[in-house]
Amino acid sequence: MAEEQNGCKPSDCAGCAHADSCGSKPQSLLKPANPHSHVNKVIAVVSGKGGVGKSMVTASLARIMREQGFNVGIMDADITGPSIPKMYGIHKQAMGTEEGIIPEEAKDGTKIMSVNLLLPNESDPVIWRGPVIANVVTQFWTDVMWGELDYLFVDMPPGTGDVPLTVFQSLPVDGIVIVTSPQDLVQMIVKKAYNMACQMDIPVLGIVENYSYLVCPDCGKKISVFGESHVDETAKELDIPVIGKMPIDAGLAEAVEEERFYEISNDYLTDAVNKL
Ligand SMILES: Nc1ncnc2c1ncn2[C@@H]1O[C@H](COP(=O)(O)OP(=O)(O)OP(=O)(O)O)[C@@H](O)[C@H]1O
Repeated sequence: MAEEQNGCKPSDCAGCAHADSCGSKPQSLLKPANPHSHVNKVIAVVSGKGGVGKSMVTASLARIMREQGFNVGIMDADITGPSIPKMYGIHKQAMGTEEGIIPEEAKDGTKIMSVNLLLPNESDPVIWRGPVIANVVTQFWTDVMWGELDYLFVDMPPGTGDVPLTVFQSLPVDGIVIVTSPQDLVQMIVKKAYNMACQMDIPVLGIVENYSYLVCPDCGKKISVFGESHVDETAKELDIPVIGKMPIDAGLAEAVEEERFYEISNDYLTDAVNKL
């Protein structure tokens, strides 16, 4: 029984000279940031399932923060499917010093770190096992010199596997944003992401629904391309706020394709940003 480990109860820790090293006390797995990093808030953007627009939402939140004058960074923790550098037109390799790795800076001043900035060739696949991938993400925290940041957004890989677990245990995550889309299956998977965050004691700041609707360019009518949304019901059930709904917007997709995301203004998530 945990409370009887080593012959003492956790409540006995207070005032005990061995409290820091004693095995009966739950040990923190948090890793120290690089000494050249001073990050005020770490926000992880998660989705239960791939392709719902998690990177789009991560970069949009970062862009709005940037427009509001905050210093922001994006850690691309989606190691096997990194998309952040390309969105911002960054194709260089990151440089380093003895003190750490220097993140690349996008044209709008957003600091970015991604595995693509470390590979000799950005189209090289990352064929690494889970623990190795999770280690790289930890190094994005311990070895990257982020400098002074108001917000660091972490673009997580989809699902609830090794990397999200490592990020939640190793980084001081202040809260998560869950990205979803209107399909029923995705709503079910939202609950998995929510439950994981709860089990890790990380506050869920809210849900963003992507692909919520499409505005007809001719008549302005909103079309629910993926059927009626259930996000409000899911959010109510989980007692978390829906902080944004994003339509399918060809302008956003175009900015991604043309690698100039640093230019976009995404008004759909302005209210969401104010809740972070
Ligand atoms: N609201 C939107 N309007 C138009 N295009 C969008 C929108 N959201 C995402 N996209 C486009 O859909 C594609 C997938 O988006 P994105 O890469 O953000 O998904 P993801 O959930 O991060 O994917 P993965 O799980 O594979 O990492 C991208 O090409 C992106 O530009």
